[in-house]
Amino acid sequence: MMSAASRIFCSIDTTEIDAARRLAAQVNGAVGGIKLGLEFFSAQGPAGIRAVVGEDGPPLFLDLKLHDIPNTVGAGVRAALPLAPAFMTIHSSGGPAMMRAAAEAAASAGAKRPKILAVTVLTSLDDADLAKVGQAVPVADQVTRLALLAKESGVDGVVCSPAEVAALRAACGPDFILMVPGIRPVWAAANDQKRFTTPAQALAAGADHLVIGRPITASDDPAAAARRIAAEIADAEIGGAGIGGAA
Ligand SMILES: O=C(O)c1cc(=O)[nH]c(=O)n1[C@@H]1O[C@H](COP(=O)(O)O)[C@@H](O)[C@H]1O
Repeated sequence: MMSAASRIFCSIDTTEIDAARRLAAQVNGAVGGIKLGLEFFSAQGPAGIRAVVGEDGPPLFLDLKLHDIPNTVGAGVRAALPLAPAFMTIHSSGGPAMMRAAAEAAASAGAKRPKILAVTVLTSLDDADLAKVGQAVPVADQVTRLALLAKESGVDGVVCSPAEVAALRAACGPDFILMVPGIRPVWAAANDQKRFTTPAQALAAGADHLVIGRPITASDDPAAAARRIAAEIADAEIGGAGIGGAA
């Protein structure tokens, strides 16, 4: 069974190398890995990622949310392979051929390949937002539809909100990775997240990994915040919340 801390990917959203390195060092050991995404990559590129993760750094979740024609997305994944990410994101709404191209590009790295995760419906969106972009279905139905399509298209898992975790675990089986942002301990502000739960609730529903940013990074003491979250998860496990999930 994975430790509570190892379930957490700390999302480091900043443009600054020094701030990113400082945060990565502060949370080292208190989380299972770090996520660097659009904000940091746009400012600092691959060299910045290397500067933060280093040779023996924590597992990297490279969150670029690729979405383009299949050839371009496959090439984008291949170009990122030298960074040796453990996870990478694409958008499931790019369709089956695009997802397959990403999975095939990742597979070309062999045993050290990144796991490809398809983003379903962003956790900042609700039913009203979906309706505005012409998707007049409840968020939960759209997430299940996209997750099943992602599974059929050969990717390793999805990014979804905690609200959909239980349904996706049932629909997609025990080995399909559920990476879950939209996580808020009871003591943290919601910010722009609309579909969120506590860390323990997300894990009890069947999440594999939790993506947690501002509750840790905006804290005066990020290491203490990460440890507090891990302790709350461990307490819930001891309390019999039935925390499970895939590997
Ligand atoms: O792909 C993601 O990681 C992601 C998908 C999603 O639906 N919602 C979401 O919040 N995220 C990311 O998860 C992180 C959440 O950060 P906090 O809201 O600060 O905890 C951010 O880096 C988002 O980019």
